[in-house]
Amino acid sequence: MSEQGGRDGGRSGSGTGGRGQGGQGGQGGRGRGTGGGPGGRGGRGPGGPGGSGARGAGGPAGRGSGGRPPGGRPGGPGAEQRPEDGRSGPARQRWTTQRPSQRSRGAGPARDVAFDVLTAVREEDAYANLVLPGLLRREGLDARDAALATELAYGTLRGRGLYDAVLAACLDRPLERVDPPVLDALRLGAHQLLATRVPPHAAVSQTVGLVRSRIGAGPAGFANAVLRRVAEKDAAAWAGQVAPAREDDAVGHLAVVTSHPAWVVRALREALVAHGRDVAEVGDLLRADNVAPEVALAARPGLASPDEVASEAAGAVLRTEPGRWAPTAVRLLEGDPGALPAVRAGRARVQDEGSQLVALALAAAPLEGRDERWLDLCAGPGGKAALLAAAGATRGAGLVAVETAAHRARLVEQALGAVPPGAPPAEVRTADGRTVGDDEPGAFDRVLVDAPCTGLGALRRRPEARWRRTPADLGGLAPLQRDLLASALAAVRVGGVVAYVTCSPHAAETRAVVEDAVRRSRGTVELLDAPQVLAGVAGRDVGAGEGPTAQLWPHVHGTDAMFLALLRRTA
Ligand SMILES: C[S@@+](CC[C@H](N)C(=O)[O-])C[C@H]1O[C@@H](n2cnc3c(N)ncnc32)[C@H](O)[C@@H]1O
Repeated sequence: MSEQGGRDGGRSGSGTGGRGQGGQGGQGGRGRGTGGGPGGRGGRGPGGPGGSGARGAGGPAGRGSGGRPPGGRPGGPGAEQRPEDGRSGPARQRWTTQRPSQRSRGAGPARDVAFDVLTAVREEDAYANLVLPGLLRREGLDARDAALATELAYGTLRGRGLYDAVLAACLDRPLERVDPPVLDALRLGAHQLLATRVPPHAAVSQTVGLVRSRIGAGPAGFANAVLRRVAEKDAAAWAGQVAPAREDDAVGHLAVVTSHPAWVVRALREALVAHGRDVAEVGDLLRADNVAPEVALAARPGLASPDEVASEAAGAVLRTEPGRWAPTAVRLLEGDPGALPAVRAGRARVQDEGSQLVALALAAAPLEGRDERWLDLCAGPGGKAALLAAAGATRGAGLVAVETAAHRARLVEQALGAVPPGAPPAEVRTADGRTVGDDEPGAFDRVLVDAPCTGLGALRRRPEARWRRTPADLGGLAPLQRDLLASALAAVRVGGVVAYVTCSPHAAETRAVVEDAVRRSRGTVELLDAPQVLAGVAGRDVGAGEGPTAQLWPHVHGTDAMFLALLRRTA
């Protein structure tokens, strides 16, 4: 699997090590359905007879009747009026065994696929970026519908915080009392209304059609009434109404307006401060999480040059730009990277430029003496290992890649499949990286620890991640991170270099771990100037901090918020 996982895909490396693989198997959940008969409760909302379940939705909800307040967009959902409380009840058919392509086209295939993604994320803890590509392939969506499905699914997941606040203001009951599939559909509708250029009448009618075909006629009436309320204002007006005032509650305000849990807002503020940046940047940082990342390709040294990748792309009528930071990078401005022969052959890979940069920094860190054995201690799914193996091969160094999760170790093997001619073979081990230092002390010249972390610096790739993580994760991974770094420092030879990398900028996972390791080394480990090494790789100052550690930022560099410390073993 590629590190970016596709057009808007995710770095899949953080934390639990591949929880989403299970979701992949489910492929969005069709056929898993509860089955059951028709019906459901069909009860009215507390609004009484004729009540819609939407707060204040007193007017006619009939086809095409909706209006907007002055200055608003015209309403006019094409859906029937039918009071309903939005709960589907246990016996309601939630799933059809038909593929979207076989179903009625009430909502269009893109909305159907987006709805399936939301369901898989909610019901199976799936990762959207792993579920979506399989669904798109299986349903055979054309490029336009695939792009729409991607935007709808990811945008809905990212924007959930704001959309839930808006929906809560439109409902006469708590969100928890809305049946989860209906709530998913309402979020999908809210996203279209508040964050896309889908015309409001189409956003409402298509979403209502989706609810009718996938959940039932009663909930469709409920969705119609609620979404017509949502359509009365634009996103800015809603945010002004439902978010706490910035002066009263700065964190709460940002949490709603930028759709992040409040603890993530706090954690990212702390991270900015810890890395010497202005806390006022936090709004830009949070907003950057809501923008789909650019697709960057890494041309693997000895296998492809960035120019070759760019000219292949031009041949496929895909627009590219040179990378901003990494000498291996090509930015793909449009199109499917899988269309490129170099990507299909493993000579180039989709990989965030920040990830490329930190891996190349390990390869470029100054080293005296032997430079033949490189180690990647946390290699799955293999993005950095692929770059390191190729870079090492051009200099006669071989890579050992260690990964504890078997399925991720297999991904590493695939990632390392293509090798430069005459290169020493890379070795993939399914093992616990914490034991390597004891088993092979001083055996390696360069070691990468791309540690499991909260992924708070890669939230734009994992649309659902911000809602899954908890504050406890920040400290919960600390013992593993410290053990892995200690193992790396034991596995590297005296004079060798360890790169400690995370895709989280939080000090608890970055500087605290590194400072602890240096302190515990009793003078046998020194920190190299990581920003200086990055500047050497990029050919210019990267602006990654004052050193000795380096921190990249989505809102500054357009990369994931990669942290890098370079530690040299001195004795
Ligand atoms: C941040 S990801 C690595 C991403 C990878 N370097 C890449 O660029 O594709 C962390 C990886 O560490 C793995 N991991 C977790 N605990 C480990 C351990 N004790 N030993 C080795 N790998 C471990 C996880 O399964 C996960 O694949």
